[in-house]
Amino acid sequence: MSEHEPDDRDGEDARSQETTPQETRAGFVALIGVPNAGKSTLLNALVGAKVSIVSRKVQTTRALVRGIVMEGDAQVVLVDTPGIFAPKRRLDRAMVHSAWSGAADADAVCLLIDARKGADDEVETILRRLPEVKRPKILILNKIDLIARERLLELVAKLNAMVPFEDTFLISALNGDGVADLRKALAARMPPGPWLYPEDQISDAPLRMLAAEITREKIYDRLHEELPYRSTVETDQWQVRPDGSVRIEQTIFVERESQRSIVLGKGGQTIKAIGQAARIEIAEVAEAKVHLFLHVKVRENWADDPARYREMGLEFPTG
Ligand SMILES: Nc1nc2c(ncn2[C@@H]2O[C@H](COP(=O)(O)OP(=O)(O)OP(=O)(O)O)[C@@H](O)[C@H]2O)c(=O)[nH]1
Repeated sequence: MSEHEPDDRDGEDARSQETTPQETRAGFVALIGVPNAGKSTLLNALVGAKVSIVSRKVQTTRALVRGIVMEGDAQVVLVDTPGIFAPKRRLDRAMVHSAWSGAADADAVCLLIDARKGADDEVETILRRLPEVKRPKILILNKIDLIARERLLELVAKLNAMVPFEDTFLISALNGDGVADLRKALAARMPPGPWLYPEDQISDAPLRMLAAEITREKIYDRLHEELPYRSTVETDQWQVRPDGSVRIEQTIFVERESQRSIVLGKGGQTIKAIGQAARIEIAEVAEAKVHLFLHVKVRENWADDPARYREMGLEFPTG
């Protein structure tokens, strides 16, 4: 275990101008935490802008991209694995398994804990299952501004005795203490590879992905028996018009022509219903009038095509 004390250095804009694709690194970090641990606050502090715009209540995805951090040559995609703890509703319970497998695919798994609360029952539920995830695990104790140092160190020792964390960070997401160090450490853990998102798309990436997720959810609502996990949705275009409305183009990828017919439905009825339901919900999160255009394309083995992961944001590469 190594410990990282917060320091006063702020995260200077380390974006390199000379970055070439060969030098870049990119990967996923799963952020786990019970409600109120400070996940949203930390996401915003790490990303440096307000990007965790919405917290979706419906949990139909394995992992939801919540923010993208640029640090030097590295791109860190922060994902949330909803429903990972204390599932209450039936739907939540069904999601727990896949939420854990989402964490299992990440390059690092961060457990965020409210240091003031320590290891309460909810946290213990997570700690018990965490060893199942065979990925590097990082402990982040948040809200250190609210707790005496002695108690903090006791807690660090206790938690590390329960789970072998590779790293422990002590932070205050609210005032920024320790956040720059955490950001650098996460960036350093990313494997070499091209960025998953083009730099100029980062600002609206969460919205684009959320919109894709919404459409995917509407497909799932209607067609889950016919198309179990056999489709993905990408947002190809997100264009804000002068009147403030947004023109969105999305492509639904399926694997076979027969699936395309199912998604379209008789006389295009199914896709129309999917589009209407998705448009209403996307307009709510985008806080704008939305014009939604859906295309259905057959692409065999889309699940093996790395380019698809970029816009998916919904599921990790399954290798
Ligand atoms: N004092 C202090 N308060 C914090 C810190 N981080 C977060 N908070 C507060 O804790 C509360 C919960 O923070 P959120 O970021 O909304 O927590 P969350 O984990 O995203 O919660 P959910 O959205 O329910 O999952 C808010 O009132 C934050 O202002 C911190 O470092 N110090």
